[in-house]
Amino acid sequence: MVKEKTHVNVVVIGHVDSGKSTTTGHLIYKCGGIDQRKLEKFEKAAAQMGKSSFKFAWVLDKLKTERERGITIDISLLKFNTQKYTMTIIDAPGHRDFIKNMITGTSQADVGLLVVSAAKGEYEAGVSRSGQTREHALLAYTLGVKQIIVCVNKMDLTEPPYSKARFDEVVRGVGSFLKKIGYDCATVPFVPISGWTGENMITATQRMPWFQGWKSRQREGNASGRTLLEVLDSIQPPVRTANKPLRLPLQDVYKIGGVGTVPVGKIESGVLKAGMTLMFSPAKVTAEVKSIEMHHQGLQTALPGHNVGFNIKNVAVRNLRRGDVAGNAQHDPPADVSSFEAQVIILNHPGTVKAGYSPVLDCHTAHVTCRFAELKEKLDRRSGKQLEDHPQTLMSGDAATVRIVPIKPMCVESFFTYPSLGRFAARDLKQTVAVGVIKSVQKDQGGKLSHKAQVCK
Ligand SMILES: Nc1nc2c(ncn2[C@@H]2O[C@H](COP(=O)(O)OP(=O)(O)OP(=O)(O)O)[C@@H](O)[C@H]2O)c(=O)[nH]1
Repeated sequence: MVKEKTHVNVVVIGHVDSGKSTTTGHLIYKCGGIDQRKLEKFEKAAAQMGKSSFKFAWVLDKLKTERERGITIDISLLKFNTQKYTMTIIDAPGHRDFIKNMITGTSQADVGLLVVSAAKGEYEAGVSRSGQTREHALLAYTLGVKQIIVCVNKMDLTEPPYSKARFDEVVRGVGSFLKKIGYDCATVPFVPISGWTGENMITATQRMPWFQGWKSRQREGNASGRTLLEVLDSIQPPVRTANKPLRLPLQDVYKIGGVGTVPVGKIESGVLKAGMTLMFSPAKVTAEVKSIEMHHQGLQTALPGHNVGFNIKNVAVRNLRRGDVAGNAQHDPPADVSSFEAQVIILNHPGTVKAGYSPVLDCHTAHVTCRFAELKEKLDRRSGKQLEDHPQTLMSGDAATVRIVPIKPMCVESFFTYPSLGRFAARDLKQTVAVGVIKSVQKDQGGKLSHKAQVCK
């Protein structure tokens, strides 16, 4: 049997139009798991619509729609292979509500691919105050994306084309703000590419002989290479959390004829095994796992990163819902929280935020209105030092420690114990008003119902 490659989740970030879809589409197109027939069909359709100049981005969009239409959660189409890894694009590039997606995305990203356009004017716009390059990089860092690779894209559009001076300028500029954010720049590789013409994507180009690979400033063991594919192949393998207790936020719960109740979701930590007794929170239901499936194949054991459906005994569909978290009933089972303390950054609020403010929090797959019960301290965004004790108000740009109370039962965890259950976006007025990281949780000790009491209700 061929050994399965290590899975790596990649989040693609960068300013609008920097070439995220084109670059990702190119990788999937050249190294993806899509069969040739399908590709030819897409290509033909793109040409017929007069969109062949958008080929790569278009292929990606097409795949995304297919995925969105799919009934099962099958993200296999957004995959490509390097020699060592199977890479999954976890955030659909070009998605408008990127920030929310990044926080509530079905996976924790292992690697961030920061796409920066080197084209005249575009680089300047991307790194300007209103540009998204900095904001995305800051969020990636805050949310624990430890490895970042910078694609200096559109090298075919620099003046003159493929200009070393322009590449150096971008490396200096982006390098300096990545450093301010907290990344160790000696370990961040920069690759000059054209996602469109393919320079340095899969094979090394003759057009930039001055680039012999990203080696000079990096330490041993860090990503290196001449092409984007080589650099991706040389990243540090992600540390998986299989030895941690199980956390599996439910994406959906289905009733399948002849089978029964089938919750589906992605394992964020720990392992799921057939025969295991699960505790669901906040549903307060326990149930035994009868069988597990992934991509229509039966499994005895499923690991972190796996998207699974599993059949459970004696629980009705109406007792479980999206946002519930499954864990091992015998090993640190999940529990709902009465309150939690979080470090938040207000991104986007037209006025001021006061104690009592109640936006909707998107945390893992849950979606619950929560009250900012106490504004404990205002912080310096960069250093985390206290600026003010118990501030009266917060406004856009402020960072603060806040005690938050969910208005109905909710299961979250501290970011340090279970990262993907410990970060959230706060939504109000149809936009993301704040993002946050949970520092500590107050577990609800209140009366647990037994499974039987619950299902017989
Ligand atoms: N010449 C040239 N054009 C490129 C390159 N990469 C992308 N483009 C073009 O730039 C435009 C934007 O590319 P996209 O891939 O859609 O950019 P994006 O970052 O995904 O855009 P959003 O999803 O809207 O944020 C398209 O017209 C692409 O054809 C490149 O390397 N060279």
